[in-house]
Amino acid sequence: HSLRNIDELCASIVRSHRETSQFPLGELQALRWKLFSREEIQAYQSKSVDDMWQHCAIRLTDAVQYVVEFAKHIPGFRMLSQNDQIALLKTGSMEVVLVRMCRFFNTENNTVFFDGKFAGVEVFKSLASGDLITAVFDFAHDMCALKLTEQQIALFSALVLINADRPCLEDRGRVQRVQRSVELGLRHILQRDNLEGLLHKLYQRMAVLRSLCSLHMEKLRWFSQRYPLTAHSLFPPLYKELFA
Ligand SMILES: CCS(=O)(=O)c1ccc(CC(=O)Nc2nc(-c3ccccc3)c(C(=O)c3ccccc3CC(C)C)s2)cc1
Repeated sequence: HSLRNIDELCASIVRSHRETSQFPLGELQALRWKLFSREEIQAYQSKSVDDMWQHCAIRLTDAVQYVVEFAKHIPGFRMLSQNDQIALLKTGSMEVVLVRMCRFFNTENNTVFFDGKFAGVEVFKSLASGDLITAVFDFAHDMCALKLTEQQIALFSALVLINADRPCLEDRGRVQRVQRSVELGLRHILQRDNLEGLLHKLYQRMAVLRSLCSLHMEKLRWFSQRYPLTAHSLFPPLYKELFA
């Protein structure tokens, strides 16, 4: 890997991240004090469990669709087999949405950008998944504390996705080669920014991401048992494909 290749790799991953974030950072910052009114919060809280889950599943699927686009532009991802691409997205796409949350989380009032405004945990009460939501908010808070730049979010997101330890990969060796190039890219920009210490913290966060996603899957299983009709016929196909 000559330096030129690494620079080109980083540039293409950062460009892809920028092109596949539904909102530019500036736009989200400008909206950070746009909060839901008491009436709007009441309306969310009076939704039925299955209505709110369906509502969130649609929002999450939107966010995941952009992550799929992001993955397709990571150099080397498209050279992997279709099955390996799907396997990496099945386990990694939700994790990348969670990493990206540090872009749309306001640590000053503990709110997340959702449905066009910033929402506190109370908005999600009718999901009946308080432990998942609390864990998601805590993680977002923790990620914000790292004060990642867009470049660091881009490279870390690519590393979260291209993970050769994921289950059911056909050609682990090939995924490993792409993963190593992304690791080199992340190391390169952290060394350039004199932030080697951050690398260790990011690897620690990857373990938290895995536990958050298994909590999401556990909640989804609980929900699908209680509301099989909603889960099977009203959730977006991509959500079912990736998470069910
Ligand atoms: C990501 C690109 S962006 O341009 O920055 C962007 C683009 C668009 C948005 C708007 C947006 O989709 N916000 C969502 N917020 C939440 C959410 C909801 C509960 C708490 C915390 C965040 C969504 C979810 O459904 C979600 C996300 C992660 C974990 C869990 C869930 C709940 C589900 C699984 C029941 S979608 C935000 C930011």
